[in-house]
Amino acid sequence: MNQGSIAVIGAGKWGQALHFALSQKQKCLISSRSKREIENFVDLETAMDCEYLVIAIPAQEIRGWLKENFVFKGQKILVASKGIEAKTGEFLNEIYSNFVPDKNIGFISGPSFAAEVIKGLPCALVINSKSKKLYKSFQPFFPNFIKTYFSADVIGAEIAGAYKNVLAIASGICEGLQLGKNAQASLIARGLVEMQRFGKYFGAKKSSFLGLSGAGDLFLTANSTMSRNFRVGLGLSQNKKLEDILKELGEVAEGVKTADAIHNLSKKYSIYTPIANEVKLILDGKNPKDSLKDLLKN
Ligand SMILES: NC(=O)C1=CN([C@@H]2O[C@H](COP(=O)(O)OP(=O)(O)OC[C@H]3O[C@@H](n4cnc5c(N)ncnc54)[C@H](OP(=O)(O)O)[C@@H]3O)[C@@H](O)[C@H]2O)C=CC1
Ligand SMILES: O=C(CO)COP(=O)(O)O
Repeated sequence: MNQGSIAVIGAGKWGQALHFALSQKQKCLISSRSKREIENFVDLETAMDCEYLVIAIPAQEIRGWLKENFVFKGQKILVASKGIEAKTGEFLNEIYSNFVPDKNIGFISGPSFAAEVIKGLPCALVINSKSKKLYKSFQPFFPNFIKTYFSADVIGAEIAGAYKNVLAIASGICEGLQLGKNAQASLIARGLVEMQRFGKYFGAKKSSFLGLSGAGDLFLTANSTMSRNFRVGLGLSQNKKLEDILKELGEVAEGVKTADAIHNLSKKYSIYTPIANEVKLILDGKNPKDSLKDLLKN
């Protein structure tokens, strides 16, 4: 293993932004499924040999990618994805635990549009890990424009990061239907309560939902057309077909599959998640105006 070296795996929007950020203080390699003309782009084998890895591939692809490509050699890993596997309802930390010990892995959360990070604009992120030592070993790689915090609440950060994508879809629908700022603020506030309730069931800490990972990322994504998930919501409000919306987007909108995962988990464990459930129904074809009526019922 190449001691002290770092690589990003996945050269999508977020992978490229993280590569830019992590290249400010030292050389950072990058690798992806499709070859790109990016400085320090390497093949997967070379990247995998680095001591530090940041993995930025969509949540639904992670299990297959790990099975096919990953060899654990003691690397320290940061997961940059935000989502829940729809097929199984498993959280990303559960999937990774089959391949990497807890002390070697952390999860990035917090409000961070790739488009702003790649311009070097300031932001604050949380590195969530069972190991503070892991956080401390990654912290020096981050550039001066990114403030990092540590949290041991891995499940809280994961649920917050995944759930806010579903709520961003709901908020996009609200915006598209021109329901007004009162409605949007109510939706976002009740969404925050809902994701906290869901998280509590799985042992997440309340404080994670009130900080950067929860409220911070939710307020960002549920209020901006820069969010892919928000734009999915806008498209749904115009009665566009989901297939066409995703084609036009051309990038991942994790909230689509995560809505499925939350719907199934909340049904299985009897957790009250009305907003996520309506998003799932709208994605399946329900008229958003009927969802609104159902959400407003006393
Ligand atoms: N964009 C953002 O602002 C942020 C995104 N995130 C999260 O980061 C994750 C990635 O998002 P983002 O980079 O924006 O998404 P993009 O759609 O821009 O890129 C996804 C990348 O994943 C790679 N990929 C897709 N499927 C596979 C697969 N089966 N095996 C290997 N690689 C695959 C693709 O690589 P290739 O092109 O080489 O085929 C693609 O470039 C998501 O979970 C997202 O929620 C988190 C914070 C911010
Ligand atoms: O997670 C993000 C910002 O923190 C990006 O959100 P979108 O995937 O909705 O663009």
